[in-house]
Amino acid sequence: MPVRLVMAGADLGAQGPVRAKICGLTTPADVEAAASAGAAYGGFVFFARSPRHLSISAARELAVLAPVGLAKVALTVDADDAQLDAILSSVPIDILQLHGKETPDRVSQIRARYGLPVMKAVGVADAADVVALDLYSAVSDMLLVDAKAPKDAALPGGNGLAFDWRLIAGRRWTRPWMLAGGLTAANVAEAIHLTGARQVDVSSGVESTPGKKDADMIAEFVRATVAA
Ligand SMILES: O=C(O)c1ccccc1N[C@@H]1O[C@H](COP(=O)(O)O)[C@@H](O)[C@H]1O
Repeated sequence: MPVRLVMAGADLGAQGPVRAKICGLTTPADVEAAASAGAAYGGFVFFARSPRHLSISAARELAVLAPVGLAKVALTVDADDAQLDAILSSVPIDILQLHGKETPDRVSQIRARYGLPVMKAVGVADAADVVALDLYSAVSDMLLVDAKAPKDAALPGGNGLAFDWRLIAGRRWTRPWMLAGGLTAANVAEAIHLTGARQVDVSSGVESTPGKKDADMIAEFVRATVAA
């Protein structure tokens, strides 16, 4: 399905229910759970240190199962062209999620090279980090506003940690954006109301153990998101 990111800038402002992304799908049952719950996006992680990491062949097998309506997002961390070429030549991906220290120039290069919508993740821990969001909104199709990973964290994201949502309360950017970081069915409504997010992303919060998605938790998360 073509992803309507350009229109989404307007669409996501006010219309329709808040959209959910379920990140770190690793099995056919996860894809089915995300789709049947009504998630708008499913994320595939290409980062070897993650418990959700997928080989290219495994990702391809999952991606072809995704129905129309579940946009397929490839999450990479400081990937070089060779890694991106390998992923995108085999896996039918709709959106690239850049979750490393990619500079604005690198984001622009990736957008130009692959012609896919790019969502740049920016970690937020304090007000200074919010400035980076303005910088990246000039070069990305979408922003992902995530908690900044602690320095000693094994992963740059997917740690189940939230940030102080008041830091972005009332903030708007020129691009569609998604809220992430420590979201669960129990806190997503509060996060949406406080930040005004129209899209939310979850990984750890719908898992029974790290890397293992739980279909009931996915359904509960999407229900809480839509009802917010
Ligand atoms: O999920 C991962 O394993 C991961 C690995 C490396 C970078 C980012 C990762 N996940 C992203 O992190 C945020 C927040 O996740 P959580 O809900 O707090 O666990 C989300 O955007 C994931 O896409």
